[in-house]
Amino acid sequence: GAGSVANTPEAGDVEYLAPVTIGGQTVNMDFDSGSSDLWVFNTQLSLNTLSGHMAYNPAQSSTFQLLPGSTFSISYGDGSGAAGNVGTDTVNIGGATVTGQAIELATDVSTSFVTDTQSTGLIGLAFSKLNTVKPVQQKTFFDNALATLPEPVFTADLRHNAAGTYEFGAIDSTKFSGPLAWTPVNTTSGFWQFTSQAFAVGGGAPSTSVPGGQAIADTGTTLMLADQSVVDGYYSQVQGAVNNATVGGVTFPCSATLPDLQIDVGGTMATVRGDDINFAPVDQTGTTCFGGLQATTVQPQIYGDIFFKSNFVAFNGGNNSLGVAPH
Ligand SMILES: CC1CCN(C(=N)N)CC1
Ligand SMILES: CC1CCN(C(=N)N)CC1
Repeated sequence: GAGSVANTPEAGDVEYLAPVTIGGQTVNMDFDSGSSDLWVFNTQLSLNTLSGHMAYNPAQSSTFQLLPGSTFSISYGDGSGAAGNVGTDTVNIGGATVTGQAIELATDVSTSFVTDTQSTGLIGLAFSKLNTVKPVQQKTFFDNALATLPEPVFTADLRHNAAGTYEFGAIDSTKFSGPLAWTPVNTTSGFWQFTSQAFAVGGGAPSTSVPGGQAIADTGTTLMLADQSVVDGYYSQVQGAVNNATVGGVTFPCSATLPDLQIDVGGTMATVRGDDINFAPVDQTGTTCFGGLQATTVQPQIYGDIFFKSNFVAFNGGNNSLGVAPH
């Protein structure tokens, strides 16, 4: 059946965690539509590494089975990563259940995961072709669930500093306004990738020639990383916006009024609210603020949580499409 869980932003909306029950043990995990491994903090890790974390204990699960000889190793865009061995267990997310799900048991995790004590690991929701388990690649939870879900979908409802929802198997139309705008997904990269080749600022004239013109929908990235042409076009309309090499991106006075950004999603313009683009102060006095829209020099563009805070997104694994609507 369908499954629905509340998600909760960490401080500053840095990442969004939701409960996952593995072999009867419920832990909070980071749902990441930009990767395809389900890995957890577990009792193999040292007590120092585990300090402050929840952990999965396979020995306490009557349904755990080791996958002998299987290993995983994953590194993320920010240089963080994890590696370890692999087993299977039953995974239940708000009622949506998969038996025999690959559970990747970290024996090594990078520092940023150790210090992020609220997160017990990641649940990857991109395409299984990106899964890192060897010698036999494993499937994501969503891939395994597809055949038994009422509808072959999961949805992301992320909010600024407030609880939202991840749902599997149904689209709750009370969570967004107007019709969902659907766009085909190109699965070649293994990401939820779509065409995005235009933008407009504050309702102004659209620019329709964004280089590369591709983007991915990525719940596991905090910000919205767009082509330099989008970033320059947007912040040219923000008084006092500067590229601040010291902090590593565009900043502006926290008092600035930020225009909305309209951005192309497969031919439909989606809106990212200006106040969602004011991400966080960089100083104690709250004078200078860091932009939620920043530049990426690589393709595809990465539309992360900043985009999701203004847009409800449905991921359709039945026909490989994305549905987007304001919320
Ligand atoms: C393309 C990159 C986007 C950020 N990542 C992620 N959410 N796991 C890594 C891949
Ligand atoms: C995909 C992302 C998840 C969160 N990350 C982290 N805690 N270091 C970065 C990678």
